[in-house]
Amino acid sequence: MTSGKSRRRVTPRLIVAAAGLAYRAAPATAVAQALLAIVAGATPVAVGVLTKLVVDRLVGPGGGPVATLIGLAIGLAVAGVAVATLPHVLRYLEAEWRRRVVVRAQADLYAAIDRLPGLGRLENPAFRDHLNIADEAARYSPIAVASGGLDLLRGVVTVAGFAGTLALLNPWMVGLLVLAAIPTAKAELRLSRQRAELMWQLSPTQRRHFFYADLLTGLAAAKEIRLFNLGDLFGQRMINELRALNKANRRMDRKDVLVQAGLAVAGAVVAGAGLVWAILAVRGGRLSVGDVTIFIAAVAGVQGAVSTGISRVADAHEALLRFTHYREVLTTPPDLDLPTDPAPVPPLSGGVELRDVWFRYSDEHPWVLRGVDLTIPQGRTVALVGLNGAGKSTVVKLLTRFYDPTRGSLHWDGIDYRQLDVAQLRDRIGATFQDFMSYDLSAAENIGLGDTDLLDDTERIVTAARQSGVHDALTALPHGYATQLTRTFADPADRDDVSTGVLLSGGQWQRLALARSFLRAGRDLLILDEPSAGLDAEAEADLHQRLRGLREGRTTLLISHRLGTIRDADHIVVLRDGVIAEQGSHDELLAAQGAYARLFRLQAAGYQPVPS
Ligand SMILES: Nc1ncnc2c1ncn2[C@@H]1O[C@H](COP(=O)(O)OP(=O)(O)OP(=O)(O)O)[C@@H](O)[C@H]1O
Repeated sequence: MTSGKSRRRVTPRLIVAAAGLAYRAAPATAVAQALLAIVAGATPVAVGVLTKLVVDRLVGPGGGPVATLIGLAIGLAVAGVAVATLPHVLRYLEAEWRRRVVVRAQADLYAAIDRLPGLGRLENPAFRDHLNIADEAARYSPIAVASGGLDLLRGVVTVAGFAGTLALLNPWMVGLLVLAAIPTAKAELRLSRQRAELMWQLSPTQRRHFFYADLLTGLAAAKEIRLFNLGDLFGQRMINELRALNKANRRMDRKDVLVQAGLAVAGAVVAGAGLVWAILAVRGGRLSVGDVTIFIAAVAGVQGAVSTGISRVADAHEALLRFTHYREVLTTPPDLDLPTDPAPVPPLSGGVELRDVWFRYSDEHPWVLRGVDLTIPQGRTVALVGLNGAGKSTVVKLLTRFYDPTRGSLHWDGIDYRQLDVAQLRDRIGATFQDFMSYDLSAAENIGLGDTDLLDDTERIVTAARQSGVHDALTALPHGYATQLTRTFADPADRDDVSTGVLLSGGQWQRLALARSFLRAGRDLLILDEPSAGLDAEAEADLHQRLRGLREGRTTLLISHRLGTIRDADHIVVLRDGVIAEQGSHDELLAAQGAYARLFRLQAAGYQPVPS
């Protein structure tokens, strides 16, 4: 991962990547834009030349034939129509082009994120900053680069058209205009680099600002914010972040305005000097009145084209610097060491093993697992217990290969996880995570997402819901399984119809998440991390009764703090501070009088009648 401090550079490759993306998204529009840019660049030159010819004929001796004058006037009118209409046509085409580019750029960006096999990158704050800027860059950069390039083309046509005329009238003026453009270009490019760097530096502030804004408007924190009266505190913090952003942007804007004003004054001085020379030249008989009109048009045209061109190039430069973040995401290597020729994952016949597994989330983090040896034999249920932070969910994340162990290895029927096809491996696993998702979708979809092939298979979805005990609750909903479990997407017309979206209770959501993994019934390994944490005592007993039936003959890893629910597991493993403290059957562990026995008795005592 490129560090935030490394200097970002615009390379020809980067320009080709951005412009290529814009071209591929809409080739016909790109070609039409290029042709129109040439016409738009030539039009001011045509107007200047035609005006000179008309003026020279009007003030010159005789004036020439009227038909020629009328012809010139018609030519001027046509050029005027082009000047008036071209910007609108170009704006429409650019908007259409932008829409297509955004679709393509976002599709590529989100596909790249989806290709990341692990969780490591997504948890990395620097990568998250890249992502935020990349998302914006996907929307603006390719089109800014492409349209900047076209504006440059248009400017070059205008400058080339006028430069010849100007060179005939006053070659020094051409040199002066070119010289004046050099500091402008340098200053604009420096500003664009500073703006892009500022954006990168401010991304953590921006993220905190979004975080507080989301907290204040979202539903997740609404209860605590109201009860603990956190609105003021979070609101103040959000405003402080916004003020910090504003302060930095204001400083940048001031620098910008000073530089721009300085450049405008320099431009005006050059144009003024040219005008004085032209007037004196007419007085001295070296120029005609028509020459002065085209001189003025040429100076204004060249200055306008150069300054627009430079500022669009500077915009494109800034957009390209942002586009480096987009490229960074698109070209980021996988966060897992994937084999070039992965082995197919066979149906589990032996078991899954962790061999001397050491793990920490990064070099800066402490060890979470320290030499864990654990086997989940095929067809058996292994329960994993331990205090908070012992590393249980981390074992789950290794088994599903969201991370690779820092040392040691995991094996599927003896094959090292690192040699396996990761998608196939996950396809053989069903899991309910401790922090399962509640999707703002219909009840049926919330279950069907467990296996998208079955998204429309009502029978299988209902079976899974019955197995997790949520079927009755779902059929009682206003639209049964089709009921939306959110009100977020209600159409404006349906906003007042409560049946269009229903919110479930925590325990019902938990059963729904379980149904999602039960839909993966045929999978080889079932992982249940705290499957009954949100359930009441009756529901918990009912669920574990169901789970017993479902686990029969299936390879299962079950994690639970309620030891009563795992006592009938084939094997119980107690994890403490990242090492296996003890293991065995429930009876063996009770007899061993160790940590498990102490925890079990502690929990059992809570259910004893209080002595009177
Ligand atoms: N993404 C992460 N980045 C850094 N540290 C993490 C991350 N996830 C977990 N940890 C740390 O790893 C340790 C083990 O966490 P883990 O979630 O595996 O524990 P657990 O046994 O499942 O706990 P609980 O019973 O509370 O669910 C904790 O100290 C936790 O802070």
